[in-house]
Amino acid sequence: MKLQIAIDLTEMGKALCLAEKVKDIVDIVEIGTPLIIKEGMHPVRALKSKFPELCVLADTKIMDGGAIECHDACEAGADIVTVLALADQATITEVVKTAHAAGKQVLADLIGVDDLATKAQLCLTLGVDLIGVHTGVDRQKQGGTPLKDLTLLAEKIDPSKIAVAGGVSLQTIDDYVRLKPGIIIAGSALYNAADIKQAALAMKGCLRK
Ligand SMILES: O=C([C@H](O)CO)[C@H](O)[C@H](O)COP(=O)(O)O
Repeated sequence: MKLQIAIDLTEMGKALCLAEKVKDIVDIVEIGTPLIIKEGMHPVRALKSKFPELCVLADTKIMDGGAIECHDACEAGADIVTVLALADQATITEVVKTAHAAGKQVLADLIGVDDLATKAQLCLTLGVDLIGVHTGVDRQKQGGTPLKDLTLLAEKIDPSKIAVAGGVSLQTIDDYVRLKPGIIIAGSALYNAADIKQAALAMKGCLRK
């Protein structure tokens, strides 16, 4: 089971500084959608060129123009690129083709999808490597969590292919660990922590229990 930090800060310098602090603790560093919208692929390129061994995920959430958007992320150094599972099958296929040609992986984010199992199966059939069970930040404000969705989906597809995100914290991480997803993603619980290193170490410890 891997730990991924989602860095959703919009200040590039601060985001890169946080990434440096946890790069030896977490398994994957995600450059979040808000930073990509603000700065494009610069933070991905900067992080990967400074730490070539680091696994970097670009949370591009591609919805259309699969080939060009995926190509830009791969060329900047992303190891994993995200596409929205709600996108057209043609788009998902373009993303998969482009990423795999560059030796990279694709995560399809199920945010906003109703029939999780059917869509996840379809994405896997299209060649997607990882499936993201995700309760977005706006749904979290209404009390949503991804726990129920993860419970349902982990019974239908190989849980090692699932990445779970949506407000995971040190208080709740054990509930997710029990369901054995391949990747647990934590954003705000880490980048807002008073001591991000300690928080990341504590979360990593929960994965090893
Ligand atoms: O993908 C995310 C969200 O859509 C904002 O771009 C977050 O990175 C993801 O939800 C993880 O962050 P937390 O929910 O704060 O743990």
